[in-house]
Amino acid sequence: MSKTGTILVLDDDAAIRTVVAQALRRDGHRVTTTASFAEFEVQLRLTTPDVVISDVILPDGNGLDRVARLTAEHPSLPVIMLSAQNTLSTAVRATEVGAYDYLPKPFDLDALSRAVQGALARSAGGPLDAVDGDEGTLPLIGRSPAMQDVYRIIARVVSNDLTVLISGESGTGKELVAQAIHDLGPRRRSPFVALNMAAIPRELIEAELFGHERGAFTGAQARSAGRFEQAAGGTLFLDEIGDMPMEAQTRLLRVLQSGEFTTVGGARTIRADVRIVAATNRDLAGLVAGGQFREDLFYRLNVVPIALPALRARRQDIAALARHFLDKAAESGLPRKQLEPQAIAALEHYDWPGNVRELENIMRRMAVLARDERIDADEVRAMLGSAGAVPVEVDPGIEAAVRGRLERMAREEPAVFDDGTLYDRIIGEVERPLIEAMLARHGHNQLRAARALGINRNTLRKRLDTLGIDPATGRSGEPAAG
Ligand SMILES: Nc1ncnc2c1ncn2[C@@H]1O[C@H](COP(=O)(O)OP(=O)(O)OP(=O)(O)O)[C@@H](O)[C@H]1O
Repeated sequence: MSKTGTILVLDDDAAIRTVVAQALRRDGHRVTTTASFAEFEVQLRLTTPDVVISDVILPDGNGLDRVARLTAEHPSLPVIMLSAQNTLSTAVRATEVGAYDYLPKPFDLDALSRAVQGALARSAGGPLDAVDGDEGTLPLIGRSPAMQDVYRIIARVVSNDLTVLISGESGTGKELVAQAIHDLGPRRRSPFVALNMAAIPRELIEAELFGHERGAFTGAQARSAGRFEQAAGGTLFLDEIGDMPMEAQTRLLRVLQSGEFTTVGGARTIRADVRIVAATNRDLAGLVAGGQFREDLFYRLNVVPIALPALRARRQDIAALARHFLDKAAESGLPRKQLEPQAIAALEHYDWPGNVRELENIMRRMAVLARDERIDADEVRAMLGSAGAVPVEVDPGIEAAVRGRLERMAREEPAVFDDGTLYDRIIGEVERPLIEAMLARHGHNQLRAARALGINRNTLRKRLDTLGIDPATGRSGEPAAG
């Protein structure tokens, strides 16, 4: 049977108060709603709530500050925060000030109901210690629902030492998430040490991880500390864990079980004081099924799984990420560039097989290569190559016309199929009426016609020249040679 209790709700949005109160009353709770801090303070003296639900931004103050005071005064009172500012920073700040849970708006009523159940059942847990840095310094960009799920998990794990396994395609930000978990938690003053299993020879992995004694193997001329020792007190990030050889897996498992390790060729045991965050872009469960990864190690690592979505599964984040990377480029001394709305649309159309890393590289190249301060869609498409082109649905009328034209050519001018001009001829035949129509529509203003076509003005000028279209009249003369 689920527990019921007294819930005090603080939100300035009347609709949210009503919906939340109705849902919680349906669950059998007693609910009081308030719209401001002033009201909330009064209610707090009248009722002793079992759970508080509070919005972050309120007309008479910041909910996070108030919650910080509330949890200091009543450490065992669970507070659930609601926020429309769906950044990692808000999720972390909410946890930091001692909030029991954090729900990004819009939220699901079932999720709220579960959070209230959890809050009622909870045993008191202390808040995190303070974190340096503010919103601007947090590294993860993107407010898509998929990333908010990620932020909520991060916020929950920063204060403990649970092992985290981050999965996601290459370039989705796995290392950045590992670094954020380290930077926001109590180990942040100790080192963050990364080791990529795919980047070092297999036979050296154990010595790299655990260190080795002098003479442990050919070439080991001096004692060397391994990554476990280097990361003491901090976080050890094991990247591409799926590429770890079997023997090293067995050794790692023993360390995770016993909390101790021995160096290669050494007899001494050393306590392993590290938080482990592992990452993989391979299907680790599949590797387990195929016998290439130890099942027991998989379960040891997969205590808190974080699945990072591919960039194409969170296209809402592309604009913010692109602007962020242009800002970063400008800060590093490259020319400052801005994206036209159509350019952003073109970025959003693309599938980003290389994920955020690919977007970062493209934006850096744009900062270096784009001609003007404002980047247009044409430049974006040119940079992305044909893969970045707008998906084309062929109109059956056009398809039939092109086929018919090819059949006529085959009958009447068969030489065209051998002289290497076919592509330009057919494209020109489609392009000419298109450009002429756009020029006419825009009163022969080339800039506006170019914009409507989604091409650069200089490109349009070149095409007019090549196709022999008179820009003033929009009519064709003789095509220019070449
Ligand atoms: N949400 C994000 N906000 C800002 N920058 C990001 C974000 N995600 C990724 N990046 C940037 O994209 C690049 C690739 O990220 P990262 O190296 O963390 O990916 P990865 O998943 O670990 O890649 P791989 O699997 O190839 O090692 C980095 O420069 C990182 O700073």
